[in-house]
Amino acid sequence: MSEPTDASAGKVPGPRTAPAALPTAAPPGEPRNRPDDRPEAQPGAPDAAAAEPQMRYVDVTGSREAAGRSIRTRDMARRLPRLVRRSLALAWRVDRRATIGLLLCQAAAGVMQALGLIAISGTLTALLTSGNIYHRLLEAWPSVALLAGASAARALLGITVGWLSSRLSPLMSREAEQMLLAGCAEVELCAYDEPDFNRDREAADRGAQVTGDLIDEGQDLIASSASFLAGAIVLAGVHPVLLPLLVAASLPQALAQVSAARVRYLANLRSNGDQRMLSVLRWHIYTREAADQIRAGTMAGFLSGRYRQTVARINREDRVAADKGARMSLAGALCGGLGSAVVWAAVVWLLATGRITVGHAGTAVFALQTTGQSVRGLVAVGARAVRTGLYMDNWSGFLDKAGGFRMRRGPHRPGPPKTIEVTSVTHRYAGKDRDALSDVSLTLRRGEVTALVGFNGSGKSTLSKLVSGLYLPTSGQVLWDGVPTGDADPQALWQQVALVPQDYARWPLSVRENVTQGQPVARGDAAVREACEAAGADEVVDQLGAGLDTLLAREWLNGEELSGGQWQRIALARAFFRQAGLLVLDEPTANLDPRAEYRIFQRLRGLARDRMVLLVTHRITNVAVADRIVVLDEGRIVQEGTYAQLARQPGLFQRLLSYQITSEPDGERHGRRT
Ligand SMILES: Nc1ncnc2c1ncn2[C@@H]1O[C@H](COP(=O)(O)OP(=O)(O)OP(=O)(O)O)[C@@H](O)[C@H]1O
Repeated sequence: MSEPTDASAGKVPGPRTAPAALPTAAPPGEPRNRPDDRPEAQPGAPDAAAAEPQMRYVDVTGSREAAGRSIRTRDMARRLPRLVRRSLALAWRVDRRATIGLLLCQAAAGVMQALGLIAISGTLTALLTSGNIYHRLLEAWPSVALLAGASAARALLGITVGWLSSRLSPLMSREAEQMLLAGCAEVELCAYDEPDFNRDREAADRGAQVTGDLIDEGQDLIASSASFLAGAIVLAGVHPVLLPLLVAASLPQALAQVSAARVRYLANLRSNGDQRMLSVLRWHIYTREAADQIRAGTMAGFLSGRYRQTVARINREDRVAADKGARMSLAGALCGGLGSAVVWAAVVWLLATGRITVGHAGTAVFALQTTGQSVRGLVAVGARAVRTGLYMDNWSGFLDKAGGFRMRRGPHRPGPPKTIEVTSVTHRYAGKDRDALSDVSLTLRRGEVTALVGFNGSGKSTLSKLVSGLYLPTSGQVLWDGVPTGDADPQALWQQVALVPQDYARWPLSVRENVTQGQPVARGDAAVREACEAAGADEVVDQLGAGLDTLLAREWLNGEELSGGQWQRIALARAFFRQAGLLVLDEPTANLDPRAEYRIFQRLRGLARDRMVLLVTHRITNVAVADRIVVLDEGRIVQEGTYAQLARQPGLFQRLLSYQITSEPDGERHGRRT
């Protein structure tokens, strides 16, 4: 058996590459540019990057760090059985036969290891006892045969264990990842506004990645335990004092290893935000999404500089942890060395005082070596497994509570709504010190087009998300035919929502799947083509080589890329395809050419015949199509009426209108009131 080393303990997967917005500033309360955060000088790094205040994600509440700190060696030891149970359950879930096979083979390999050790000690005892060499060899023969048999069996079992674990390990990580993905789909949308949720999700993601490691660690644990047991049996047979002495001598080293593992885990926890920052930067630097802007804006140096700053911070944390861990290991090794000296002195004393024979002493020397090695192995792999367990704890803790944001709404399954009433709704986003919406009341009716207009940030999108049940209001109610959105089954409610958000998804899927969103209807492509025609996307599809089958992802083989406006037509087709009672269009024509825009607005009335339409737009001249226009300002409704009424009425609507048909009035800046 090779002794498990802790070399791989430092190997911790980083968070996956994920698209996310680049943070633009440190959150309030976060000390900016602390002296010790200054980046290390990097050859070639632009000075500007070094002089800039550093951005970083932070553990705003510090709760995870506090939780990590509170973990003591005893807790970690207590976690081990739970950890083994959990990983076995996961392995069972992904491949029962491989799990049973692995367990049987590992147990058999452990027994073979133990038999091998006992055979070695039997051989030594037989050879070192006094008497005729022929007799000694004859006596040693069965042990030698057992040793050979056990070694051969162990080698075969080792190959089988390796094969089964290489099958199970990736399956477990992927299953853990899929469970996490499923868990994330169950959370309230507002969870994504909470820094704690995002941080916990990333920690859980890391946990999912390491679940497969537990198979190897479990294997090492079983091997070390078997070798320890065998050594212990042999030692106990030589003299009862030796085993307790050896265990006592190994304790300091065990404690040091576990503490070092905890130090490394905590360091990683502290770097969590920075790791996240790296993945965001990587995504922006790697992908084609911002490739043009990085070049045209000559931002490569700046972004790489920021990357280096962040890496430097992580390196610093790692170095501190490595130094501290090494100091702990050194102290443990010194104490362990002293302990070993005591054990060896005990063997010499037992021999000198005639309490054991020379043959027994030889066996004891061998057993001490093996047992000491397996204790060190047990401690090292145990510490590693506990650390993996800490990450897995993050994963399973997140799954248990979906980060504390699992959707728990009511059972009511709404049909297409006739009316949606917004009654005295106030909404405030997590971490914000002001309301996005204040005391808003409004009624939407089937057959009507309602338009929301107002300055940037006035709360239009927020209101549309509350109406669609994506967010639940902080106070007040959104009633779908009299039932609050919080009491409705969210999946059933969203079946009745067709939404074109401002930032619509550009799914790397075929045109057909982009339109059906993976939910085809009985009418098949005829319905898809109809929706495309209504959105003006039919012209786009006609130009594509494979029509509806065309893959909309340029970077993939045979994929095609669309222009901004073409993508928006596909997004509109998506919404028109959906047989939903509420159609929400948030800036639906922002990228469209005037002809396409004109056609969409012309079609809106027809679309509203059997559903309600909520339109958010800055195209004030086009909102005449709406039956009712609601003007929002700083989260409040300030005007409501038809186009004709509002165009005559002095007020914000008139001003918004004037911006579009004339130049900016004196004393006002675009999008901002003075
Ligand atoms: N997810 C969020 N988390 C925190 N604050 C948010 C979030 N979304 C919006 N806000 C804030 O809520 C306010 C209203 O934003 P909203 O997006 O509803 O405005 P809007 O009228 O749709 O603006 P625009 O015309 O620019 O689209 C803004 O102050 C914005 O900063």
